[in-house]
Amino acid sequence: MTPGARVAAAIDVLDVILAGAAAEQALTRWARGNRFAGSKDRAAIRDHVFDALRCKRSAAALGGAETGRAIMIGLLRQQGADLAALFSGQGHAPAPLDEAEREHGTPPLEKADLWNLPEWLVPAFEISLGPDASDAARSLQSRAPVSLRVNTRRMTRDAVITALANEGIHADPNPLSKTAVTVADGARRVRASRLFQDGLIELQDAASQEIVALLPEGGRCLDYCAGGGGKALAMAAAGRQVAAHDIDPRRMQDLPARARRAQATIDQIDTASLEATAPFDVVLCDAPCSGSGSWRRAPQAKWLLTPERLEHLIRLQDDILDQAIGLVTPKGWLVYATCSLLTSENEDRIAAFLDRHDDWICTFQRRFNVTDNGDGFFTAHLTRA
Ligand SMILES: C[S@@+](CC[C@H](N)C(=O)[O-])C[C@H]1O[C@@H](n2cnc3c(N)ncnc32)[C@H](O)[C@@H]1O
Repeated sequence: MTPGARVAAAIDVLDVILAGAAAEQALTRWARGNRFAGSKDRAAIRDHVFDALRCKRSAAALGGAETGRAIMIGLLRQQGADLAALFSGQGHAPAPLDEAEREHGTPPLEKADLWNLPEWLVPAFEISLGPDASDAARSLQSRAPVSLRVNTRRMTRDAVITALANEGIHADPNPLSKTAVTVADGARRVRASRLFQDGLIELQDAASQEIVALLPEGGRCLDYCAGGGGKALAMAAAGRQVAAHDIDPRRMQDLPARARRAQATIDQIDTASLEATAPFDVVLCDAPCSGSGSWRRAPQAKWLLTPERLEHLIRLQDDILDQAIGLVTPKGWLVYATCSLLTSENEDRIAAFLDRHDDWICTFQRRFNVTDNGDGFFTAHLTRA
């Protein structure tokens, strides 16, 4: 496909997303309907679509409307691309810009446009991040680093970096976590690599890895909200005895295969059996959240979050912490984590927990901002006084 044809495809996919489809589904559907497109084409279209979603407001301002075409015009204008060459009307390229489109477009001036956030989230970012709010919002407009977790039980980080280089993947140590490397080149080759197939590396954000590295010492650990099991696998690789639970067990369906690949043992526990298997020395609650710390990876989510949805998540976070208390040994640890940047999902939840449970104390809290090394995260360690 020509660069222009890829832009035309991205416009079509964006229109489907603007009409209410999930980004991943819209991209998959486009690929199924256009089997002539190769993997490089699909990757380029995906990059256009995700770049556009990260910068939807500023791109719409620069493109003069909130349509797939206007957003792509605005995005490419923002990126300094040659619009006349891409919108040539030749072959499958989009039609040339009309006069209004050539003249249209105002530079983003409002904070919500500059920060590429829904208006109601601007004050929430300001309250949560103070002077760092602008940097955080702007960081969410660029692509996230591709980070890998080295299975350090089986291979050192240096050895993995050398072995990756032999497979054409250039990676560097990530300063955020001793188990993390960041891929500088060759990210698309990771899943097919021998190291990945043999369970010596996993795709995992570096801050997510560090949350596991920071966990208090303890014999039996429960990943209470395990999801796909990224943190459970990291705990097992750190030599911990790990059980994984999720209220929706389907979320853990890939975990047995991932654990086998990593040569790790993880017990999967369903909700009905939890009480019988408790107590645990460490219970990690990696709670459902806005995901605001990882909106670089899932940019559509920032436009779908509403104040009502955030309120619902906050109630869920409180409930999960209250449910998990009963699973912790008397001298054990309850660890809270989110990939959120918002105080209302982080420090405020810990303060509310301590208000409800005056026999508990918080011994440690850490916030990870969105940086070139990792996603935004928060964690807190709770124990009985
Ligand atoms: C942020 S995700 C977990 C991500 C995962 N820990 C990882 O590192 O890949 C939150 C998970 O919590 C689960 N969940 C929601 N409500 C829950 C509840 N009441 N008890 C346990 N798990 C719950 C969701 O199904 C979801 O998979």
